[in-house]
Amino acid sequence: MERRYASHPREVKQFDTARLREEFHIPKLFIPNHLELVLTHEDRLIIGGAFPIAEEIKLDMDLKELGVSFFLERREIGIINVGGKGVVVVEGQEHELDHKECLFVGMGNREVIFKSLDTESPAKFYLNSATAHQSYPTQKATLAEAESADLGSIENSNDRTIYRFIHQNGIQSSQLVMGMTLLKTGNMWNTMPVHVHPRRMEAYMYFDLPEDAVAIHLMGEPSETRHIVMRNEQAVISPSWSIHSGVGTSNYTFIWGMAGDNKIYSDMDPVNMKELL
Ligand SMILES: O=C[C@H](O)[C@@H](O)CC(=O)C(=O)O
Ligand SMILES: [Zn+2]
Repeated sequence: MERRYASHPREVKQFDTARLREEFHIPKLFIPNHLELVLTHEDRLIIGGAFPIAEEIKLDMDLKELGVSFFLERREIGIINVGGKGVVVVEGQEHELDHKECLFVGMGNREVIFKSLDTESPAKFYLNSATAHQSYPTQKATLAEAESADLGSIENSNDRTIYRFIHQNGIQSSQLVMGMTLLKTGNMWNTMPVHVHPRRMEAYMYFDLPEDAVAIHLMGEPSETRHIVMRNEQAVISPSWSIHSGVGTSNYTFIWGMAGDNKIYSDMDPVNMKELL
């Protein structure tokens, strides 16, 4: 497990490209037959990827780092499959997860195992785990089952559909909020006009990007913005004080996950466009 510390906006102003990437950018989530985990001290979210091909992968780590006897003893997890068909086995019970489907697993489950159904088209499980104080039922949702909203327009190059899987009015959790945004062909911008939500941090994972395409992710205080160049299947941490928006050289999909004081998706403070610097 890799550790990332929380940051102060006044300090982050001084960062050069390398330091910004060291602190906020997660370059590789999917390593064959491996569980990659990054714990950020921004609301203690764990961001990860499980990429089982020939072998199955158990949700596990050096538990001394969490001070518990099993991963979900004091945590919950949201899982979204961005690869081929897979299975998540929770306490012996199989949950099949197709491409772009989500599974929530609550606190208290001792065993979680990730498997692919076809080694030719392996599953890729993207994970967000937050600390929890109460156990909520394991629940799956497809895109069709998620609450969705069409936002933006082709004129603003941001015609997209937002699918909310885990939130106040969806799958129940202690604090995890998670969903996915699909941009339509020819649309490049997400989350513009920008917002902040000092009550919650957020992590983005960009995918469905062609191999040589990039997304320019924007972060920082509204009056002190920076960019991080993102490639396919990379994640980026957004502290609660930071904007989080991006523009691609091609359209893409991204998963957003949040942890903090509330689970209300719409609890955002819009930034006045005149204040962006
Ligand atoms: O707090 C919510 C998140 O930033 C995203 O859901 C925004 C987003 O998907 C979009 O506007 O495209
Ligand atoms: Zn946000």
